[in-house]
Amino acid sequence: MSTKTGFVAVVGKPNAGKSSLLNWLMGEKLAMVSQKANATRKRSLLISMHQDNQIIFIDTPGLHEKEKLLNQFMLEEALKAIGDCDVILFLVPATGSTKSYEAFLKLNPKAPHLLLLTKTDLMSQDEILQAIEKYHDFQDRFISLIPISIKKGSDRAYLLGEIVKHLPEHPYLYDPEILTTDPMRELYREFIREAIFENISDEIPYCSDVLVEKVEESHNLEKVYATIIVEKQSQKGIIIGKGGAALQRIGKNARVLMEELCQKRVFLKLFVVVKPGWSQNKRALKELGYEIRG
Ligand SMILES: Nc1nc2c(ncn2[C@@H]2O[C@H](COP(=O)(O)OP(=O)(O)OP(=O)(O)O)[C@@H](O)[C@H]2O)c(=O)[nH]1
Repeated sequence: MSTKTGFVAVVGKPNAGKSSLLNWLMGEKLAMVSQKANATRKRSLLISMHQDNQIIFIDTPGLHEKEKLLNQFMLEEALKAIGDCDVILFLVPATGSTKSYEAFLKLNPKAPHLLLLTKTDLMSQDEILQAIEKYHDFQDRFISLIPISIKKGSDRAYLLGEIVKHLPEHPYLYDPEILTTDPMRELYREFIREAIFENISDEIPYCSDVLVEKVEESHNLEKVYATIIVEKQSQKGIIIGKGGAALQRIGKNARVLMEELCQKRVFLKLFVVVKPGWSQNKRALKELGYEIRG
């Protein structure tokens, strides 16, 4: 049997479960998971081997309304991924309505898609059947509909097999040993951002970002220096917290995730700076690695 290799875009509204699905498929904590919507901002490639085939996943920011410039960037990234791939996984919580799926169909995706109804552990068997029924009218649009639960554990090999069926015959595009094209620095940044989402409530996480300034490696220790950027002085105060307590919690949570990934002790130094209006400002966005066109 010849090798298949191809790109798979993972698409869905914020909070649909994209990062959780990717973590589960990859068996490593590589994509950022947060209960707060819109946590995934940039595309990253995750490489999974299934038998002799190579599946290259493209994680995308959730599809949603244009609000700030940053959100516009996220929407463009998601749309780009839909255009560039061989197969699309469209995720929608089984508990919700068909609205986001209908919006997705209106984009006229060229690549074939699997429709994944997520979070089925929150429902009874009857409710799952009713959820599937809601998509009956669209059955000529998707190649298959698969109910899935990361919490309960679905059949990983089955899902990977379904994806591979629709990939082109092609030799590997990446070294089969690597899991992601993201450098460690990018993953560390995601972990810090995840820790901010976990520890700080309200809107602040959305108005903040992280720049990993420096990583110093030695054989048993990794030193990471990073800056958290916020819009206002008051937000800086909240991120730091009383006596530095909030920043300490953020640092500790991020450090645990980093240590798990690099299998070394991590020393993490976090700074907080105020850059008014950064999320509206193209140059500041570029410095953070978000490329805005137009
Ligand atoms: N009960 C249940 N919750 C899930 C499942 N999969 C994901 N979740 C939860 O749903 C929330 C959102 O999951 P994410 O994986 O961050 O969603 P996302 O689509 O990547 O979100 P964005 O990054 O905002 O685009 C988290 O709280 C997850 O723990 C599942 O199978 N069952």
